[in-house]
Amino acid sequence: MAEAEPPSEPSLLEAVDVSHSYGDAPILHSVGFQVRPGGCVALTGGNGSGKSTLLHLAAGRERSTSGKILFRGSRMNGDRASTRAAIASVMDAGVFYPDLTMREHLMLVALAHGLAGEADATVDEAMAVHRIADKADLPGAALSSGQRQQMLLAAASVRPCELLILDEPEQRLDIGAREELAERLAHFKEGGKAILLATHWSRLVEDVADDEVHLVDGVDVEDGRDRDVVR
Ligand SMILES: Nc1ncnc2c1ncn2[C@@H]1O[C@H](COP(=O)(O)OP(=O)(O)OP(=O)(O)O)[C@@H](O)[C@H]1O
Repeated sequence: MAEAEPPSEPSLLEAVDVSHSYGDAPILHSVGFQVRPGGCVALTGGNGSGKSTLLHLAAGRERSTSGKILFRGSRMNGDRASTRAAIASVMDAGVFYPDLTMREHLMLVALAHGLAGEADATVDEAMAVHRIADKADLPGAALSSGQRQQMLLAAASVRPCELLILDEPEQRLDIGAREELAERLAHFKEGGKAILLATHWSRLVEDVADDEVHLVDGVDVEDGRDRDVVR
């Protein structure tokens, strides 16, 4: 008899048969995936295929029209403090305080998430790692779009989390910064943390993701049957 497979790690985040519509417009059709601790799922697909919609549902910002999102085995509730504490996200490029300097912005995030004595050192290290330390005292509004993206990625890194949700984290970054991002995300997983991301950059799928959900008009065509239907 074949040796029994060791039980796989339970999912941290799971989408089960998720469909979603905006008004009468169907966007997602019976999509499912599982993100395990230490794992990464990448959502890929063309513009308008439904990736950001699925990320918003997965983060508990909206409720799917049908199907369910489970977080630690329970129905996702993005308003619950323990859920918000466990999930860091970079999904909205315009979400920062334009009047705070970058250092103040990162300190605010770090302190709000319980870092006290270590906040200064953590923020300094995050700015160095993201190559924006020389802009520490500029307001967010005075940063280039790529520097602002680095600030948002740095903000997600200065707070504890179990799951990182990223919508096209490579956007507006130059090629060197993109490669460093791929390395950081691969390293992040090694600590047992999980990642759900949407991307248009194949390198993130190849080097970081363990599983890919490729959407075409809201259908996961990584499933061979669906791929044939779409073709
Ligand atoms: N709030 C909304 N109300 C109505 N329709 C929406 C809303 N948000 C997204 N959509 C529609 O849902 C579809 C999927 O959009 P979504 O942003 O999820 O795509 P995407 O795969 O992330 O695209 P991109 O690669 O361009 O970022 C699009 O047709 C879009 O117009």
